[in-house]
Formats: sequence, C-alpha cells, structure tokens
Amino acid sequence: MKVIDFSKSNSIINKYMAEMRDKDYQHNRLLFRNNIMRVGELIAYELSKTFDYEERDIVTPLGVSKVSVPTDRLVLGTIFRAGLPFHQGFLNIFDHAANAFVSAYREYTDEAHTKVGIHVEYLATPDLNDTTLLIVDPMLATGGSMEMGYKALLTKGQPKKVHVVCVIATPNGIDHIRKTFPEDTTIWCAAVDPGLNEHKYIVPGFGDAGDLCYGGKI
Ligand SMILES: O=P(O)(O)OC[C@H]1O[C@H](OP(=O)(O)OP(=O)(O)O)[C@H](O)[C@@H]1O
Ligand SMILES: O=c1cc[nH]c(=O)[nH]1
Ligand SMILES: [Mg+2]
Repeated sequence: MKVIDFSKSNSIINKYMAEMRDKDYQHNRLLFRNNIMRVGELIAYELSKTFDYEERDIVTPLGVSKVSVPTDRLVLGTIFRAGLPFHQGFLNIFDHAANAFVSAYREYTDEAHTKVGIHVEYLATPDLNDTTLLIVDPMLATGGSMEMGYKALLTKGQPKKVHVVCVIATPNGIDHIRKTFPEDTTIWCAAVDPGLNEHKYIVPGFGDAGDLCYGGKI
C-alpha cells in the first residue's frame, strides 16, 4: 500500500491546512468548506496523473490535435456529512465521474465517550465493477468509517483500483486501511497527524470536520 502525504512537500495545500487548523480562523464555515474543497481539487489534479491514458484525435476548427485523455471509469464515493465539500472539490476536476454516497457516522457507545460505534444507513451508488473508485472523506481517524463505507460500496461491485483520499490521516487509520483494503490501495492525504485523543479525535487535527462544515448536531 502506498501513502502519499502532501505535507511532506511545500505547496499551497499547507496554507489551506494552516487556515483550517487555526482555532481562531476555522469557525467561518464558508471558508472552512471552501478550503476542504480546494484541497480536494489539488489532490484530484495530482491523482489524475495515476490514471490510464489513451491518445485521441480531436478535431479542432483548424485541424486535428492528438490529445492523451484518461480512460478510467471513475467513481467518486463519499461519506456523509463531512465528505460533501471534499467530494465537490473532486467533482470540480473530474466532472464526468460517476458518484456514490454512503452515510457513516460515529456514535459513542459508552458514557465516558472513549468507544465509538459506526452506523451506516444510506447507500446510493452506480455499478462499481471494473471502476477506479476514489473514497473521499476529510478525516481518517480510526479508519472505521472508511472501512464500513467501503464494505457497503463493495456490495455493488468490485472496483479495479481503490484510492482512499482524506485531508488528515493518522497512523492508526492508515494501519486500519492496510488491514482491511486491497494491497494495491493508495492513500492520499494533506497531512498525517501523530494520533488520537481519548475521544478518538485526531490530535492536533482540526476538530470535528462535519461540525466545522455544517454546524453542530444533536
Ligand atoms: O476514522 P473514523 O474514526 O471512523 O473517523 C472518521 C469519520 O469521522 C467523521 O465523520 P463523523 O462521524 O464525525 O460524521 P459527520 O461527518 O456527520 O460529522 C469523518 O468525516 C469520518 O467519516
Ligand atoms: O478528529 C476527528 C476525528 C473524526 N472525525 C472528525 O471530524 N474529526
Ligand atoms: Mg463529525
């Protein structure tokens, strides 16, 4: 399994990350969602370099141009809620992709809020057989939501290649993907943070991505 961590090189992604992490800046939801979307757009561009391409003759008003275009049957799969602005970033770049949506939310199963259960309640997807599947979700904390989302999607076909894309990953989350996803899965992220606190939040992370995008929930 390959892990591509964009924080290891200097790029404008780091500036967007700084804004999203900054506790005094992150509370403007419009800016937060927009930054999640922009990180999605930039990762999408880099990820597009891994697709298969074929040369096509494109007829212009003045002649014929040979252009290499991607041939992958792309599906963008997203986990509600926090995945939505990230998904939009990918869709801005891969506008011809098919789309899959799955809901997975974490809920504490004990009073001390140290154990989380994951609920999957909604799935809408095209046929996934022989596709290049990108599952995009800003947070890869324990990896449980990503695994449950993937398993729900797998009931609708076997992708040819899977990319897991997040904004912040953790070593635990990455290990979890290593154990539960195909060996040739690639993980793309804007940063890998050291770990999780006792409530299974990424530290330092940026807090609850869903709440920062859309406000609190009961
Ligand atoms: O790796 P995990 O430990 O499973 O955590 C990651 C999940 O947590 C967040 O969703 P959350 O459950 O907060 O739902 P929300 O998007 O509705 O806020 C995030 O968007 C991931 O789906
Ligand atoms: O830190 C975290 C962990 C899971 N989900 C979030 O939104 N934030
Ligand atoms: Mg949340």
